[in-house]
Amino acid sequence: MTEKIRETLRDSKKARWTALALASFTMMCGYFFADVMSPLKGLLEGQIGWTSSDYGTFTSAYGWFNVFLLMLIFGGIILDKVGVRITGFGAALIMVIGTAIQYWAISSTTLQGSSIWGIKSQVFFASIGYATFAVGVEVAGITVTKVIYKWFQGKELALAMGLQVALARVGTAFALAFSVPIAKITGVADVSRSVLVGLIALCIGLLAFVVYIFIDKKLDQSIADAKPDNLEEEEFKISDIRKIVTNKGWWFIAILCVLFYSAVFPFLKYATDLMVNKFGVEMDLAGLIPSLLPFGTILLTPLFGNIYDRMGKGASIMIWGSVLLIVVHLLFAVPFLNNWAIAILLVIMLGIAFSLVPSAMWPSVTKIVPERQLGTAMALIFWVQNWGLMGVPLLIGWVLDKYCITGQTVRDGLMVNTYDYTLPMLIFAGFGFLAVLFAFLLKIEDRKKGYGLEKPNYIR
Ligand SMILES: NCCCC[C@H](N)C(=O)NCC(=O)O
Repeated sequence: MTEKIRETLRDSKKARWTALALASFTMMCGYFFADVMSPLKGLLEGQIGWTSSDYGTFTSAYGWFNVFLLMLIFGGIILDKVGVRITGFGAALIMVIGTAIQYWAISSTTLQGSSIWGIKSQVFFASIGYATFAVGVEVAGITVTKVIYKWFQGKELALAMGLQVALARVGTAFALAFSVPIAKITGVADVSRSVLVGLIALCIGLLAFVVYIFIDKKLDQSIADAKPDNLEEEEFKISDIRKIVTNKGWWFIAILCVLFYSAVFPFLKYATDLMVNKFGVEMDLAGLIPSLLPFGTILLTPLFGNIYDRMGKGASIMIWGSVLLIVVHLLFAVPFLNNWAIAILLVIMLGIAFSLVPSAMWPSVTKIVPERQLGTAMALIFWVQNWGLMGVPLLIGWVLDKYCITGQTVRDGLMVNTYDYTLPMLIFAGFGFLAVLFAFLLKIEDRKKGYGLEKPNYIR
């Protein structure tokens, strides 16, 4: 009888799916917290006297340390140097610390009435907490990519990445759906309660990662045991950064990433206002239509990932996703298409686009750079992307104020501007056009360099 040789722990289905579940759970808690404040803007104004600018300052803090202090890039280098266990634990711990600072700032009454550098003290410390959390969640994001590659290379790589992204979107969807009910659960609104729930979730997420660390150790042991002559793997060197940034394929993915995500996440920040101004949806209901987006992606991202694993066509999937993005934003721009049912249809189509591109993009990075550079390559992509996530909402806000005001109206007893969203939607469509261009360039580069983006990931 021939005995089946189990090469490493990654050949055990149970082990690799358990590893995925643990790491993805940590990320899900992170994504929950990232958006826990998004639906609370009104309550923050009513309960603790934040203005729209205070809220804007707080939201923009997501990029402060990652972009300007290059923390994301350092995180990627640390990941490639010391591995997923220490980096993942550190990232999860940083998320908890940042969240704790934010909770303290929002729940404390001692900060009220003072200011630091012209920013209300409470807003300032809540922003510092959020900026710290953002370092943790972004570094955790790149760590999880490396974790998945470690366990799923040559197997269900894109399906696993798709499931991780889907669970992350569940976190976002939970935040959008339950943040307000949690804040109001006792009948007396308290925004700090939702933040506290996020903090508790992240502590459990940290524990989940600690459990993951034990399985990861076992995997490494099994890899070492399976190696016949204990060959040392090539280590990451700082000079590898040069190799990454001189790799055309990497640039095409990074640019495609910033363009595509700039037309989705910043769009979502204005989508509720678009529903009110263009589609005439009631203020109280307007948030419901954009909140459908993450729900659609939960099923579709793993589905498209599975298709990529089995049939390949990664670069083509990114092209189709970007084409769909243009179609959606152009249809949003057409002035006479202003029925709310059309808005729902377009958000669903956007959900399909937002499933197609991520399901193919993240697994494709693993085909363009070697494993030892993966953390740094991902960190640099996220860094480029964070510029777009920070800058595009500012650009759209400026365009709206400068070119799109059509008049004024009274809503909820307040006099507010009305806007024509045609120009912002054309700008978003423009990002889509450029994204298609870079997706094509990526496909051409793949043909030249033979990265295998159009080939299946699954090796039978
Ligand atoms: N609100 C969370 C933003 C996460 C951005 C992150 N850099 C990212 O791109 N993750 C992959 C994804 O598809 O969410």
